[in-house]
Amino acid sequence: MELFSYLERHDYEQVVFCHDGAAGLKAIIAIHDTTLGPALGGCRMWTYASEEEALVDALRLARGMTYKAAAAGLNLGGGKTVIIGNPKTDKSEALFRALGRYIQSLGGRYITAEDVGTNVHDMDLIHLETEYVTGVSQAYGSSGNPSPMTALGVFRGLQATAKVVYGSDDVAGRTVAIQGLGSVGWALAELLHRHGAKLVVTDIHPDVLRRAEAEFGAQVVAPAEIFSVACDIFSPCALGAVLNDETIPRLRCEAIAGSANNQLAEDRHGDMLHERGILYAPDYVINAGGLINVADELEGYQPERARQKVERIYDILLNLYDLAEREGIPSHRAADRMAEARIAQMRQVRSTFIRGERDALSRKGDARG
Ligand SMILES: NC(=O)C1=CN([C@@H]2O[C@H](COP(=O)(O)OP(=O)(O)OC[C@H]3O[C@@H](n4cnc5c(N)ncnc54)[C@H](O)[C@@H]3O)[C@@H](O)[C@H]2O)C=CC1
Ligand SMILES: O=C(O)CCC(=O)C(=O)O
Repeated sequence: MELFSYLERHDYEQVVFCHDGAAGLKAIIAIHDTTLGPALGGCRMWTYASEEEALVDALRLARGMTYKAAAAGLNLGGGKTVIIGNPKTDKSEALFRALGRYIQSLGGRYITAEDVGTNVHDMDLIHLETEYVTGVSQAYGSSGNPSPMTALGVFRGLQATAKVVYGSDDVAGRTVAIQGLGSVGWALAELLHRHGAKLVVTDIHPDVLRRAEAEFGAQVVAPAEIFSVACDIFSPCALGAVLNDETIPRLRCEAIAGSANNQLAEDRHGDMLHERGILYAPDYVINAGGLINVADELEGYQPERARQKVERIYDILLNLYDLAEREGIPSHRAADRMAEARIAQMRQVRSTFIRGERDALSRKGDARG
């Protein structure tokens, strides 16, 4: 991979390779853009097939966070960490504390949180070395696990999507097919069930499927079948790149609204969905609930205020669909346009000089004295 060409193509600011032999740490912190504020994004731990795969994941996820924060109206930039390792066998106190020291060394340019493969306990270990971590234990006045808020945001976004497709945001009687009943997928299934939706579900773990059958009366299908299930709304809540050349022709839904990051394998797959008349809720807009929740910690966490901000995903998506309609463009392109416009405007606003600590004229006096 030509690293600098890649960084140039999408205008990345910084990539930090973190190595600590004694702690067994191999991690990459990618900072995409800090125009709006410090880069905030989770820390993923995964058994990557190669170092290049880990680097590309960090870079793609970091860029997604820039767009997620911008579209959600947050004053944050985009960044992400990936740790190369098996989250089941390779975790240790030393590993997370070593990472915490690297994060501290960035002086607040990057703030971390949970992601796939990490949890609140891991964040607590990072917290021993740095303040620049969110989603630590609630005992520290933190917001804890972000997944329920992510699920709430996806639920509200799904309702907004239903409103555009069916003229009503009532999900009662609608069939929603959920891929992945993990932290977010399960909480989303609970909300949908409570509001009267019919569920079709899949996962690679049979026990969670049995529970969904028992608790929600959900219809269970095999993982490979979820794409061709006849449903109103398909909700990808597992992996990235699930909307691709192979799966899109098989879809039998009218809309897509799920939590997974980087759902489109490539941008052109959003165009394919548009051509097929399937309304796509852009992933980084609908799944911003977790980010909005952890970001509230930066102002002193207030759960009710955070919840109200997460609820706004409903209106943000309605505005986005309206923009797409007016401009005659697919929703994923409207989302990019909305996020990029905000970053460009704020870059302009911030270019006005305001005296900072280091520009103080009084320093002249200090030098004389
Ligand atoms: N947890 C959060 O607050 C946020 C999560 N996301 C994204 O949402 C997605 C889900 O996140 P979590 O629920 O936290 O992760 P998780 O790891 O708790 O759940 C993922 C679920 O998907 C299942 N799964 C994996 N491969 C599958 C396959 N091929 N077919 C069917 N099911 C499969 C897993 O068994 C697991 O139950 C991820 O893409 C994550 O990046 C995005 C924003 C915030
Ligand atoms: O939800 C989190 O833990 C932080 C935000 C994030 O990394 C994400 O939205 O992917």
